[in-house]
Amino acid sequence: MGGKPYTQIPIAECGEPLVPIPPSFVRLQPHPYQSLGAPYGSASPFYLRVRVIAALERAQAFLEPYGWQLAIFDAYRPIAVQQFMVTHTFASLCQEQGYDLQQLEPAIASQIWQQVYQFWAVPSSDPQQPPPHSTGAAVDLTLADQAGHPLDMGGTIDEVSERSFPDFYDRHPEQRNAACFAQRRQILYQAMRHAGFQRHPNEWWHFSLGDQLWAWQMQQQTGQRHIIARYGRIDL
Ligand SMILES: C[C@@H](N)C(=O)N[C@H](C)C(=O)O
Ligand SMILES: [Zn+2]
Repeated sequence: MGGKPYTQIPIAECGEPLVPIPPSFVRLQPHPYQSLGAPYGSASPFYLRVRVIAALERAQAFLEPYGWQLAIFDAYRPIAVQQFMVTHTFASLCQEQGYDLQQLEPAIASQIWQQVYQFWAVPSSDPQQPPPHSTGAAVDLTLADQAGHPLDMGGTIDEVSERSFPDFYDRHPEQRNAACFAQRRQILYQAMRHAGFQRHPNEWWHFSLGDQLWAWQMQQQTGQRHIIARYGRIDL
């Protein structure tokens, strides 16, 4: 299930440390994957690389005039957690769609895997193809008000649905509150782009800076083929 074009981008690991996200940032807790029993060991999902945190500070400052702030859903993810969540998502989709995991026809299984990998990266242990969150350079987040309450963005983080596509409400103005949700997603995007991040093409909440997906998107947007990833997989 590999083959996403960004996984071909070279990585020149810069060696920057993975450090805790400062407590000044709102964290959405309890952490959803820890609550499911994902195998973090001694690692924390609220860690990122140093310059990624510096960029998050810039995005946070951009939001001040709106009276909003960032709320962190998830950041660093060991490969074992990526594997756990991919397996969990597959099993959940089977259950939601009424299929028995033990008696799944190959064609149905392959259809459901496609849905999973539309939103989740492959938990590859190949150092040349790390899942984005295992580099400490990717973060899933949303907007919150001044009190730290998350805003309604017209869909929940990790939803395996059309609503997760960033431009869903621009394409569906007939949906209730479409203009509001489209605008909130746009402001979140602007704040993160202002700080240097790129957004995942299928997820309004996933941003990264300096990983392979970021470098691939930078190359696509600027035509500058020398842009490569500076963060590879980092294990704690
Ligand atoms: C699904 C979401 N939580 C996520 O992080 N997706 C990206 C693509 C990933 O798995 O790296
Ligand atoms: Zn993500």
